[in-house]
Amino acid sequence: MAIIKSRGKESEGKLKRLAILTGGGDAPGLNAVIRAAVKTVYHQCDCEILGVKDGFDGFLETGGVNPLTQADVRGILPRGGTILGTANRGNPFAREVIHNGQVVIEDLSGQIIDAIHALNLDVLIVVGGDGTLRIANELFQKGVPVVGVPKTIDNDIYGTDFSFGFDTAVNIASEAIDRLHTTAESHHRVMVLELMGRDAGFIALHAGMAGGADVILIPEIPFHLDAICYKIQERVRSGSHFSIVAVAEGARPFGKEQVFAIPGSETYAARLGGVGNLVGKYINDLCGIETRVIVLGHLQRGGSPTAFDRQLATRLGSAAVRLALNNGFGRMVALQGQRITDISLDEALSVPKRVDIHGDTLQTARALGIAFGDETLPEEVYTH
Ligand SMILES: Nc1ncnc2c1ncn2[C@@H]1O[C@H](COP(=O)(O)OP(=O)(O)O)[C@@H](O)[C@H]1O
Ligand SMILES: O=P(O)(O)OC[C@H]1O[C@](O)(COP(=O)(O)O)[C@@H](O)[C@@H]1O
Ligand SMILES: [Mg+2]
Repeated sequence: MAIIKSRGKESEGKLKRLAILTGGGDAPGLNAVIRAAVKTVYHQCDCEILGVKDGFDGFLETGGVNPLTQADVRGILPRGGTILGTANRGNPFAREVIHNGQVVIEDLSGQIIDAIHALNLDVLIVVGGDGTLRIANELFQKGVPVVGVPKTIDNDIYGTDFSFGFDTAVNIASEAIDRLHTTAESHHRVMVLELMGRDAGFIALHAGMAGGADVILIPEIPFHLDAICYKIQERVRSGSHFSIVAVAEGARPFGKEQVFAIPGSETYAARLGGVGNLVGKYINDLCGIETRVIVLGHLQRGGSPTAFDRQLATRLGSAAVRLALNNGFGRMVALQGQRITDISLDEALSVPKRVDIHGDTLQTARALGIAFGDETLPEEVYTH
């Protein structure tokens, strides 16, 4: 379905009441989406838009859904985070609640749907990552008119070339690599930088290349510790007594599991973390080169979005309203090439987006000599 071009207030008399929520981890650009949606509503249709607090939770609490005016969105374009609040714990279809002192799992989706009806919402715009959009799609299957906007610093949503937040995260991470070069070179050390991304290696790959990392480890390519050590020692032999390793939190040694900081439960997804330490310890102890490990963490999601993310978020937020005015329910706005288009949520969620290990970006990195830990080594160096 193509998004209609705006031709004035053509939707008058159709949609009356829209609502918007932000879900999942915060990403730079969320406020730009909210601002663009609110401005588009006020300029393109004779209707109102409400803001839902803290993801879907706003529907479950008194005062959790409130009108959004143009004054509410003034000045928020460069601000990180989301003025609406967000949540990435607690799927409303399987929520931990306490009953008589006991933790039980309940499906609260009925309460959310009732709240949506009570509010007379004609459409709910859901700005979120794969998890939040999956919840949105389940609500759509139950009759809620939903429009999705892809959000994630991880860039792991299929059907859109980029999600906003990714560019900002890559910029922050590549600047971190620039700064780590200082200590690496001065102290002749290896600096290992652990980056976010869940099961996708986009942040590590793009920031690693932009920052000139020597080794990049991503979930899509299980690594051998020997291969990392070989690359670092090869650099030493050629006169470079320092190395930078960019490792995605979801990367894992060949034949082994990912490393988790906190295990998952029935209702909470496990939290990745620790692979940087695993790699760093090996390089320090067994490769024999002094190593430090840095976990960049939530710095990657914090602060002001880049101009690219502001622009992308603005286009997506506005397009979501125009898609709603065109009754494009159950669909997600997306960037494909230079165009904003839309695809069904079913299609967007049908397959996770991952780094194409045969693609041009990977080929370029390999052509530059960047190691991914899967390189074939001379027979005599295999130890682990
Ligand atoms: N595969 C899934 N199916 C249903 N719900 C999910 C799924 N993955 C995550 N969720 C829920 O969606 C919410 C947000 O997911 P998360 O991945 O943290 O954020 P995002 O929306 O940014 O992807 C969480 O409450 C989580 O319980
Ligand atoms: O903020 P939390 O709960 O620690 O979550 C961390 C996760 O959120 C992210 O920053 C973003 O993931 P989502 O897009 O799924 O929200 C991941 O890169 C990271 O693994
Ligand atoms: Mg997710």
